[in-house]
Amino acid sequence: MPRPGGSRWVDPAPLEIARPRLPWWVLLPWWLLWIAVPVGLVVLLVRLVVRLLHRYPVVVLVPLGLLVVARRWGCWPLVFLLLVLVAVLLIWWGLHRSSFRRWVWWPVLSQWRRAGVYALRWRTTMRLADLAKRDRGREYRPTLRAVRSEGWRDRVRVRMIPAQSPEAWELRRDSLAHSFGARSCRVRVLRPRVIELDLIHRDPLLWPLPVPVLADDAAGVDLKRVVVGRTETGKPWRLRLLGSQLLVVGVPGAGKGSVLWSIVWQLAPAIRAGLVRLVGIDPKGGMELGQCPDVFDRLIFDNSADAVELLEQLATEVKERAARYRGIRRLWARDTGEPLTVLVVDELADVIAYQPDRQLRDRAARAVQTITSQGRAPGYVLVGLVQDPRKEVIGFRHLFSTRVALRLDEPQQVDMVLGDGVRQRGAAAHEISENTPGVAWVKQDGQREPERARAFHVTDADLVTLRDYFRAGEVRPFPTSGGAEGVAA
Ligand SMILES: Nc1ncnc2c1ncn2[C@@H]1O[C@H](COP(=O)(O)OP(=O)(O)OP(=O)(O)O)[C@@H](O)[C@H]1O
Repeated sequence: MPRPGGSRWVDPAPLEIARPRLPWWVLLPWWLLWIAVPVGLVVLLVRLVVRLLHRYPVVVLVPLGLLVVARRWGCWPLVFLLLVLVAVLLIWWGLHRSSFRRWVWWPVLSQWRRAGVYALRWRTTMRLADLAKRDRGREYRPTLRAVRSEGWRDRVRVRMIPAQSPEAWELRRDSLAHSFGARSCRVRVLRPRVIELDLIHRDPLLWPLPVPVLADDAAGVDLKRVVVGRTETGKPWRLRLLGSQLLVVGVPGAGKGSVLWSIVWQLAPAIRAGLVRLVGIDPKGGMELGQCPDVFDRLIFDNSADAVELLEQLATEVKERAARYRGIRRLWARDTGEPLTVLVVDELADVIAYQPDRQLRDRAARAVQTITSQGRAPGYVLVGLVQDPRKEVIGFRHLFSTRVALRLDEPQQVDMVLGDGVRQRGAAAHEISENTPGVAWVKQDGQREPERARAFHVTDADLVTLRDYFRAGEVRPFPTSGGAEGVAA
């Protein structure tokens, strides 16, 4: 209606209330509703049963089975069956605990934790942690998928909501751990939109690992998979030596020595057989490598000109061997008739960064760079141990294809050692406890996920055994014919 004094329009029905919105199914004919409602109910029921069976098979099927037995055959057969079941489980537990845990205990625990912890607290936690979102009256909530408990950790698979990134979860790792009653939480990306939360309840690497029995036969030494300890999942911790360069970083007392001596321990038969040559530089006056000098072909106990000359000599050998292999082979193998050379430098920074003589420092850095960048194919491996991972100390960390981060002081140091983004995937080397020396986060090139592991504890008594092992058997020259058979290279 036009206003008396102007041309503007007013709302024709200012007091009109919002029309009620009827659900769409109200408009359906009644006979269709009579058919659709029972069908819908049956579908819902079937879905519920399938879901229950899928998520809680043991919890649903075992009581159901027992109920059927009780109803069909009465009480005594049920008691008998229960006794047999308990006896079988006890015998299984006694005879083979690992398979019992895997096939009985973990599935039961998984279903228990799913129902009692995750399903129960999921909705509230997602809302309060701001991981669920509301848009136009609809709530988008991350979906709780499979839950697998392995005793020390629960693996909780999650489907994220649209427009959510794994970083949003990484930022809330602590709050998720507290909400679900775990000690810590790690986030792993499985595929687009699907992540897995590792909710850790206890540390499986709490106890030191004794070294295995010293092998006698070089045939068992696999240079691509040297076992130096155990990972937190219970598998052997294997380090690739052939075709790799290894950087081990950790604060004083973090257990760098145990990683080093675990490698030497496992290589011992191959060193004694002449298939591997060990060369060492220990600028700390031999405090570390001097504990078992017999394993080394050459050993220098300072960062003087001698150490630099040794590095330069090895760099020259690398170039010379690479020139000989050119066009013939791409990677060292035992049939070359030359040993794989493993150069161990304890406190690498003393040689290439803290050396006061600038000329020596530059020469050492150049030689080390040549060995790390070109030594892979001709069979030269550098095992560098470092306390301080700052950039000015090791400007060429990227040349090390395997990086081991033992206990570190700061989160930034973890990024420096393992590379960007690895800490966000859970590799919290700065959170490793002082009480667990030898525990490390390991990142190998080509392997997306970092691994947490603990090296063998090589005690002083073990080093005496190692010395005796070498004194008893003279180190032989490289076997050019059949003697090296079986050593995996
Ligand atoms: N894998 C291990 N398991 C149990 N204890 C270990 C392990 N590794 C080292 N230790 C213990 O931790 C202590 C420090 O170890 P180690 O000397 O190897 O550390 P480090 O990092 O080499 O120190 P530094 O830089 O001062 O030489 C030692 O008492 C050792 O017995």
